[in-house]
Amino acid sequence: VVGGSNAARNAWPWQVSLQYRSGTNWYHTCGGSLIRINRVMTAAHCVDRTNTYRVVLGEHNLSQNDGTEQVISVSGIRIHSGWNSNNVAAGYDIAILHLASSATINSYVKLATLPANGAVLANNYNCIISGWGRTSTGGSLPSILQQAPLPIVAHSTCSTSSYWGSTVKTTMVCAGGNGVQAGCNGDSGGPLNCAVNGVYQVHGVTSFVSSLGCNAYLKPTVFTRVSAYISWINSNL
Ligand SMILES: CC(C)C[C@H](NC(=O)C(F)(F)F)C(=O)N[N@@+](C)(CC(=O)Nc1ccc(C(C)C)cc1)Cc1ccccc1
Repeated sequence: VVGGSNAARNAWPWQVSLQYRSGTNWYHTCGGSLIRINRVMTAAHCVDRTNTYRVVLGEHNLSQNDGTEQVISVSGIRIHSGWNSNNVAAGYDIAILHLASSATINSYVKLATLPANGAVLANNYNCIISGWGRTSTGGSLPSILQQAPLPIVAHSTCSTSSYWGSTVKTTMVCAGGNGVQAGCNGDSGGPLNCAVNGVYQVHGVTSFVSSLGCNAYLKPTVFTRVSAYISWINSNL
């Protein structure tokens, strides 16, 4: 997350760190959201390579033992059949991870609330991105979970030529683009958190940012619109 700040320990208790094994070490590669005690929603592009994955729930500082972590192996991966890594612009950047065991729900680990099927938030609606992605384009990964305010950019605006043009589909959500706050690599798969009637809902799965720079002006961070995939999610739980 570029232009963000340290999240409080229990601010986003559905946020997970998706990690892959390389040799004897595990590395943070993407975010994700706990949607059932044994299911995590993430981006398809996070898991379209064959790796050994695990999720860490209740994570806060990646570099130390917070005492709240729950580490669970990924036992199955359901990538949307429409996903094509050679056609990211088509969308479908969503996947569900089946966990080898169930998480224990507590003040640091809670289920995400998903939006109603088809729900679309208005232009400028205030949402917050969270993640352990880079804090500047090409920069380092933070240890502590970051968050940043990212206002929604309506599709009617986001699909104009000075923004993303036709790259952005109505099954996506745009947010940010002010040149300061943005998602960045490593935030992929994580949540766009939007408060609706006082309850945070995960409205987006972080999908892509501009190759010109994570916080490129008028290139909002683009998310998979969760409310467009409710039926798919329910049939892949
Ligand atoms: C793997 C790609 C498909 C998605 C990847 N997503 C992210 O990093 C995310 F934003 F989700 F955290 C991304 O944006 N990767 N980049 C590598 C940029 C990228 O590939 N973006 C992109 C944008 C649009 C498209 C399609 C829709 C035309 C494909 C890729 C990040 C980056 C940005 C600036 C400098 C260095 C790295």
